[in-house]
Amino acid sequence: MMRTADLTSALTDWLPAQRWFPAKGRPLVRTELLHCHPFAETATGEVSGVIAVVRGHFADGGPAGTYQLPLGVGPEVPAAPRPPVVTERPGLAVYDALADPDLVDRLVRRIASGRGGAGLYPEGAPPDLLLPERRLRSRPLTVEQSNTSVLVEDRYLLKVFRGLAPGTNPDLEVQRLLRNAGSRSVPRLLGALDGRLGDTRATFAVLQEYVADAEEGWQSALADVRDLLGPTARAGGRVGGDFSAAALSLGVAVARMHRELARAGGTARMTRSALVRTARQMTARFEAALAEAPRLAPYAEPVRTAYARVAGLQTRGLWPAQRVHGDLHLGQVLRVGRRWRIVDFEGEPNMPLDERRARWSPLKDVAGLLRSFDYAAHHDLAVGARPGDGRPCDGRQKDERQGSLLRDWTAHHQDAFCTGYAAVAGRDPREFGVLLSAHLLDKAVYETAYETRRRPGWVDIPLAAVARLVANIPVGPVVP
Ligand SMILES: Nc1ncnc2c1ncn2[C@@H]1O[C@H](COP(=O)(O)OP(=O)(O)O)[C@@H](O)[C@H]1O
Ligand SMILES: O=P(O)(O)O[C@H]1O[C@H](CO)[C@@H](O[C@H]2O[C@H](CO)[C@@H](O)[C@H](O)[C@H]2O)[C@H](O)[C@H]1O
Repeated sequence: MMRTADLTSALTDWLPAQRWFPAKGRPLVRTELLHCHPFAETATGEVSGVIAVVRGHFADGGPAGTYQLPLGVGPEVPAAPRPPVVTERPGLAVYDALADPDLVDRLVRRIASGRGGAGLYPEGAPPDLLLPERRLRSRPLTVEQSNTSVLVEDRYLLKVFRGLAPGTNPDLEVQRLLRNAGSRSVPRLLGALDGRLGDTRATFAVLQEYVADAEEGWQSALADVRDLLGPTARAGGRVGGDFSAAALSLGVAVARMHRELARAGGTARMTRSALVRTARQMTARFEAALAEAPRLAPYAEPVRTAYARVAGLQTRGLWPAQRVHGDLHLGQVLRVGRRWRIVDFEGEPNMPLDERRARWSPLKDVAGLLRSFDYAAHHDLAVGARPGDGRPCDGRQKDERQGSLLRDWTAHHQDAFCTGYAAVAGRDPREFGVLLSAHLLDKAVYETAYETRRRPGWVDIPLAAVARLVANIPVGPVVP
């Protein structure tokens, strides 16, 4: 047996070192164990797997975080593959259950069968999901993530939400809406797991189809940019390579997804008060970002003006608000051949949950992707990575010709995306200048704060975009 105090003290050391831990840079001083939901037992009835729900308290006295930790408990750590270990002493080990295929097998079968347990409430899988009788093969994905996803049998993905909040996670809510709409734009949702959190329930995990052999939009875009700048690029440069057609079909896929979400989740007219609320939210987000990223200060006045213009817009002809993806970028879109699939509907990690669950203009997602083309174009130069020719490249020596090629590449792919989007939506996002440019600024401001916190070496990418965007704000009446 392990004393709770020993476990929580081990977790206080272990948690901040985990890649998914969201509160990087905030010293964790104490961990409190809220629940232990057992999900696996040995043949002799001893608990071998639990989902621990812990609350982390920070030195800065700021808000505590609630985290989910599926843990294996046994006399020793499994040898191969050896999972990350929380604590180990003779006769007792506690380790990460998601890296132990035996325990992942138990968890997935619990979800698929729909059989709950103390504190666990699974939504079962459809009858056509037939799991083999032998132990399931699994391994955690190693991509940079805020949650932990485990690949099972090379066919299924178990996504375990690390940060917990009461209620249904927006990722699951939106996936359910799209499943109900018969969408082909998302991987098939196969099941979900709720668990007890205090007096209520929270989404702990989702099980979905794994999109095998997919190319992530972000990687394809980077490859295309490297091709543009590399030694094989045509004299004079070219901006319309293979990725142009992909950008257009991505616009089609996003517009279809929006249409499905509007049908399944309903729409709300964009009223004057909705515009005023949007402008207020954007302004509040800017003020919070400014506190984190003081380099935004020179742009404060034009940014505030751009948002005030949103409040002054005519409502006639505006797109209705609806459920959206909320944090759409090229890392969230997967391509197999000509078909795109969209993942991760959790929304922006630091946006309050009620705002993430609210209806927004679909232009919020459009802006997310338009920003992402700009990110891909400027990534290598800004972070000093190597361009296609393999020579080291110094971000400070960005020459004018490259700068103009990259701006053309961005504009070309943004246009292709909007053309594809308009073909399905019947309206072109580029016609909604004031609202679109406010959403673009809102995203670039969010990204500046995000990068300041998480990847300071990248911050010049969104900051340069803020400077360009404020220089080109469309005119319109300003509501103070
Ligand atoms: N169903 C899926 N099939 C294949 N790859 C996926 C799937 N879902 C996610 N991924 C890959 O894993 C990455 C992280 O997934 P995501 O849901 O965005 O996790 P997180 O919320 O932790 O950021 C994605 O960018 C994508 O490359
Ligand atoms: O994928 P998440 O839901 O965790 O989103 C967060 O992290 C993203 C980075 O991984 C961040 O996206 C920014 O960088 C991307 C390249 O890594 C780029 O494609 C995006 O356009 C850019 O916004 C995202 O903003 C953040 O919420």
